Amino acid sequence: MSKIRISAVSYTNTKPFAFGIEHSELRDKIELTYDIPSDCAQKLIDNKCDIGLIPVAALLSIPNYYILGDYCIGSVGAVNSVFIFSEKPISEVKTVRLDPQSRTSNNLAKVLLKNYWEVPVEFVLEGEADAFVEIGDRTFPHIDVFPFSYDLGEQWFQFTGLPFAFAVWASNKPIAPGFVYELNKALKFGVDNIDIVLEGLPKLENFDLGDYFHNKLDFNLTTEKRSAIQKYLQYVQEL
Ligand SMILES: C=C(O[C@@H]1C=C(C(=O)O)C=C[C@H]1O)C(=O)O
Repeated sequence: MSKIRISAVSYTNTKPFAFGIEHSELRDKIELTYDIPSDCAQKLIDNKCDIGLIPVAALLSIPNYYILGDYCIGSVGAVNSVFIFSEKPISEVKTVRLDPQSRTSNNLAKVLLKNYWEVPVEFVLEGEADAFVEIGDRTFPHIDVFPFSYDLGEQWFQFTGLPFAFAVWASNKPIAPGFVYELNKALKFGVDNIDIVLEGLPKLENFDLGDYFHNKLDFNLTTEKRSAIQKYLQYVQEL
């Protein structure tokens, strides 16, 4: 039987899932790669993998997508690794540089600027800008460095009163229920053992990984987060 190809996010936020999968019997049944989120999305869109931990914004580019299992990369309020960093208060920003590694947060920034802050800005992909979107581990050294920083999980919560899911496990084709069950069990094992995962990670100087995993990231794909995804995708389609 050919192996199921899985693309997972290469950031620290995915370590509990990686731990769960690597300690499960799935290991021999899958071909697992770790990619930046924009590549996870593109691989699933191009059918270069069967399952991806993909940015929710990419669901709009997959004609028949299936969201798998009960876990996601999400937050209830501040997530502490998805920001707009800025030299000016958001009301004075004229240009915003997007993060090439992101799909969800770039669009979330656009949704919030249009509908919450109501600030018309120009988005650029490279070069100078008043502010920029940044996601993942690269944000860790930048927190508290810029005069203004906006945590997009927190801003979405203030805007909608809802939690958020940045990335979900999804497939571009039906996957056997037995496999999905095993995958979900592996993810649960990882999430249930976050303290062991933490012990295996290097200590960071100016970033509290314990706080990040216990108080910021929220891995449960709850009904509220599923509603948030639908609401967010609606806003993205109206951009
Ligand atoms: C919370 C995060 O969520 C991420 C944000 C994503 C995006 O903006 O497209 C995609 C995957 C997640 O890794 C993060 O990267 O810090």
